[in-house]
Amino acid sequence: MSAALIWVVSPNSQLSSGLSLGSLETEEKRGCNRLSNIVSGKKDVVSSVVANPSGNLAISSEQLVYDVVLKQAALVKEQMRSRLEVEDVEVKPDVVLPGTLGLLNEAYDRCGEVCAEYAKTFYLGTLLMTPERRKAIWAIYVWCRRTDELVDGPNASHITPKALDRWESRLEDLYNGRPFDMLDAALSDTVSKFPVDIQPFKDMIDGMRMDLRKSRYQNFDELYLYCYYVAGTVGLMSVPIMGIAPESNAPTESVYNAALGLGIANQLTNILRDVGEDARRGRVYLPQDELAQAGLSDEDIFALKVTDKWRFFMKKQIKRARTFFDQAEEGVTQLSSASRWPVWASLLLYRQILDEIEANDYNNFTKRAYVSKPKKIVALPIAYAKSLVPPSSRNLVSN
Ligand SMILES: CC(C)=CCC/C(C)=C/CC/C(C)=C/CC/C(C)=C/[C@@H]1[C@@H](COP(=O)(O)OP(=O)(O)O)[C@]1(C)CC/C=C(\C)CC/C=C(\C)CCC=C(C)C
Ligand SMILES: [Mn+2]
Repeated sequence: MSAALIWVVSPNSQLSSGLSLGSLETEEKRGCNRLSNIVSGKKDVVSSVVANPSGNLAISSEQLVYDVVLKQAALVKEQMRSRLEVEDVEVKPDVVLPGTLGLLNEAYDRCGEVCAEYAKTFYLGTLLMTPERRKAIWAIYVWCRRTDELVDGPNASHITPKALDRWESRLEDLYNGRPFDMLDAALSDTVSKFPVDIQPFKDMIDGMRMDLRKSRYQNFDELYLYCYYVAGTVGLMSVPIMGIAPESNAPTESVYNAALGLGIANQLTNILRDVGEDARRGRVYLPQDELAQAGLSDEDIFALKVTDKWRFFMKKQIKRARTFFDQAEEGVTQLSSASRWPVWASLLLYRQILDEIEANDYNNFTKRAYVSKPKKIVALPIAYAKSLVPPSSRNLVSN
């Protein structure tokens, strides 16, 4: 990872605006796991109750996460309705303090620059979106990138759970209209304009907490939860910005579910692409029980050798990642027309990484699968053509 975002974690480092970030270590507050809060309120789940190894009944991660999907969909419907009612009565102009609009524009421009630097193709796609949506997506992108940098960036070895607690307090502050720096100010403005709930943001921080304390996943259920935290959340944050097409008949929750699917698919793909890189950091994200069923262990992964057992195992993992891309596909069509292209582009390009792993004969130990520039160039008009397809009248499956 480049050092360009060192300021994210470096205490007292200066931003280009001249604002100090301050120390991430200063405030003590233990984060609680919001998903486990949901479990305590859950009474009617039958099909997703699974027995854990000690024989206790537990609710599957998929069910827990689906509850978040339902909550997000209900919230956005509710907020849209109340906004419409308010707009019927009066149209309030934004209250802008003298001089702040310029600063805010500068903050959004900086978000755009970060986005262009780290995710060029995606940045180009956002240029097709309406200016308000584009700026909002940049602000979310930057917050996600900074959050990931905390645990994966150059200062990651200094990051403690306390630092993540401090980052979470900053998130709460910006949601309450008290941003800490200019990039937070952009997100603060975004969440005041779009019905974006704080939960997916908090859950992403929980994912980073999980990454700090855990380096093995016993089964797919555990991995699914991790993937939701660090990537499914991005889908849930993005839908209220991308907007659902006015002509879509799909239930809101089905669109959220598709967005969640795209996040999960992307993260599973990330994991499959980075097996060798992660192993060198002592991390194995692949489900331990599935490795064992295939006659494989951590030692086989650390040996970095492609064997027939490995190929067989990888085929199954790739197949599963593709099912999540399939789940996402129908949802993209339901998004507002100008938002469809960047999402299609990201879906097609990310999914191709799986093809590249196959083309590398499953050597994801020492060869990094990537989509070549010519292949990217071919994918973009295909994504554009797909984005022209309007929502069909056929309803999406919710779960
Ligand atoms: C209905 C429907 C399908 C709607 C679309 C919803 C949508 C836009 C979903 C986007 C899904 C998406 C792009 C998820 C990101 C997944 C991802 C790559 C997560 C990465 C996590 C950590 O992984 P790891 O550390 O293992 O990997 P690296 O080695 O660090 O790569 C992340 C890095 C978390 C941080 C995520 C971001 C920086 C991406 C944020 C992206 C957006 C806010 C924009 C999303 C919009 C589009 C159009 C793609
Ligand atoms: Mn990362």
